[in-house]
Amino acid sequence: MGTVVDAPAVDQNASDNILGEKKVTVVFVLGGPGSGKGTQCANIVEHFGFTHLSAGDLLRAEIKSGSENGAMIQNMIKEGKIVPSEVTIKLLQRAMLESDNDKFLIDGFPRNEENRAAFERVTKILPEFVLFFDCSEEEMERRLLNRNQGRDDDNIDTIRKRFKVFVESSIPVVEYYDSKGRVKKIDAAKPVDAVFEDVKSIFSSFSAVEAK
Ligand SMILES: Nc1ncnc2c1ncn2[C@@H]1O[C@H](COP(=O)(O)OP(=O)(O)OP(=O)(O)O)[C@@H](O)[C@H]1O
Ligand SMILES: Nc1ccn([C@@H]2O[C@H](COP(=O)(O)O)[C@@H](O)[C@H]2O)c(=O)n1
Ligand SMILES: [Mg+2]
Repeated sequence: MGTVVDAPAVDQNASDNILGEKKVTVVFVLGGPGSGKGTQCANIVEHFGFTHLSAGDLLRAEIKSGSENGAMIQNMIKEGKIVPSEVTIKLLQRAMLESDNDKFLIDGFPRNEENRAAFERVTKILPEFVLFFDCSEEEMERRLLNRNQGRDDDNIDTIRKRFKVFVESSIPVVEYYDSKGRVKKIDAAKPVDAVFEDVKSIFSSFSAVEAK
């Protein structure tokens, strides 16, 4: 069950834990741009009753809401850069608090060391595990250029920037969790259904949602 952080670097008595007493199970879903995180999260929601929180989707919603941070976020996304942690963590915390669920897939977060350390410090939550979608850049590029969802960052210039940020900033986060034995790696180059078969076996300890 939702693992309140026990690492010494985290002050568990700090009063800034906005989640308060709410105990949650968190799975971080990481992988390169276009590796299929959102696609598989939708399957996990349907089969295992998690709530899907995509950091990118929350940031895009923040732009649309007319927030004072909107222009800054829009510019960062266009450049493939990572938005300051305090902005993204506030959005994630708000979404977790507003939800009745206690099981969350946090997709596309933490994207860098700053994201990771700030989330632990503020929420005191450690992920149950990290689901890591492993896919070649060639395949990810093909998928992004065919996605057709009107995203500002699905153009070849921004895609290349996002790949660079992924390699330089996000892979080290995966390596950090791997060194703690918390990474479950999936071959994400397979077709969607085959990827989900592998995902299902990782989630087998969670109860399946009953068919309606
Ligand atoms: N296993 C797969 N095989 C082929 N196409 C896939 C696969 N998984 C997802 N796709 C397609 O690739 C595109 C990107 O998938 P998705 O949006 O799930 O990726 P993502 O990891 O969430 O990307 P981003 O980080 O940019 O949000 C979508 O058009 C999706 O339909
Ligand atoms: N933790 C994060 C997550 C995302 N971003 C920004 O959003 C862009 C799109 O993210 P997707 O997961 O939907 O691909 C990403 O390239 C970043 O600009 C972020 O800053 N921090
Ligand atoms: Mg996505």
